Amino acid sequence: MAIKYELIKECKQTGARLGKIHTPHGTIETPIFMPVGTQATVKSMTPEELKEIESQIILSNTYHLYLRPGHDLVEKAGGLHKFMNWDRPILTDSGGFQVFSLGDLRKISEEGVEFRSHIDGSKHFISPEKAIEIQNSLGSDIIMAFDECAPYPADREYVKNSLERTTRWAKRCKKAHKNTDTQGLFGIIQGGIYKDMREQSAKEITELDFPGYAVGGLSVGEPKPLMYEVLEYTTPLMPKNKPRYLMGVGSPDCLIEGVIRGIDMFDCVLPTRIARNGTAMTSQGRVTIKQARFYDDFTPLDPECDCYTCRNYTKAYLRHLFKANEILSARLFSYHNLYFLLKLMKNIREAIKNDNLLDYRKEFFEKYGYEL
Ligand SMILES: O=c1nc[nH]c2cc3[nH]c(NCCN4CCCCC4)nc3cc12
Repeated sequence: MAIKYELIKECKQTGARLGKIHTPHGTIETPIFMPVGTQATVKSMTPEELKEIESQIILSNTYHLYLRPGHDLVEKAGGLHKFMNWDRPILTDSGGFQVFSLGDLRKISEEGVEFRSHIDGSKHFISPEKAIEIQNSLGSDIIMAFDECAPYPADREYVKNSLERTTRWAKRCKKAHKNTDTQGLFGIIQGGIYKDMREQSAKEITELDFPGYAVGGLSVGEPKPLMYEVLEYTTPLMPKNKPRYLMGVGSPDCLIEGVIRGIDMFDCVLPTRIARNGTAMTSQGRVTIKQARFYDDFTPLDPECDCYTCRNYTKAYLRHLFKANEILSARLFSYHNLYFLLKLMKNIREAIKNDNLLDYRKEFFEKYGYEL
């Protein structure tokens, strides 16, 4: 079997779990944050640097790699691991979300989605079968079913029709998936913010018996408390002995709150995206380096961080790099932000081990400046 989840421990105080996901490219300790490498690179980071910060798995995107350089080229290179020189696990998103949020959407039909490329406006069509064929060519360890992520807000009728199509597409993905022994296909649960719809989608998708499941349709603009509420009644509907993946999340508070509500896997572009804007996640909250107050501040970005950036550079120097639009700025902020989130997940795993995750949340929120 391509993907095997091992439940190690259930937290006594919350829905949090400690687990391991065994894949053909190595074992992942959960809960885990997955750095996003949309176009076969985690922007500005080398694979060696990703290993240095103990990144266990990275995410890449079917939609982007299909459009450029083309999945057939990646297959010719020997697959995505070889092409990008990353020999640890890779998860690829199926493209549904990217088509809806990036491409110039033409139309959704039962057959699939017709869209225009965000790169050159050329016309394309992706069906569930095509999304699986592309991911089979890429050779990622975990591939995602082709789904429709309903927008927020969306009315009940829209959400119901959309989740039922997602179920029909999930069946087609399962049928089309070739490499079941080397690539694990995860199903995606939709249903918007409606409890009965989430129940219906969870039932229909888990009945298809995938090796893992994602909660889709969240982190699409809904208020965080509403996302937490949806998780509260959705994760208990997902099998205990399979990984649970919350797509597109997220910020430090959402990671902690998601783990407490039973989520094992997360991905988000946030750490590398805000890095390119000179913003850092630190133990004292966010630091936006372009502020004048850092002009002659010769202290590290984060006094409590022992990453390469924080051990070797000062805020004053990082502010200079950012203002001078130096490439090194994006690199040093990306390195720190990814290190910060991966360290947060390591601390969360430790807190689950010691049954004090709620104390850890309280302490982290107070220092970071979040309200509980
Ligand atoms: O329902 C989904 N199905 C497949 N892939 C997804 C990816 C997603 N990514 C997000 N949210 C990403 C939010 N992110 C926050 C930082 C700035 C860029 C956008 N929701 C998602 C839902 C889905």
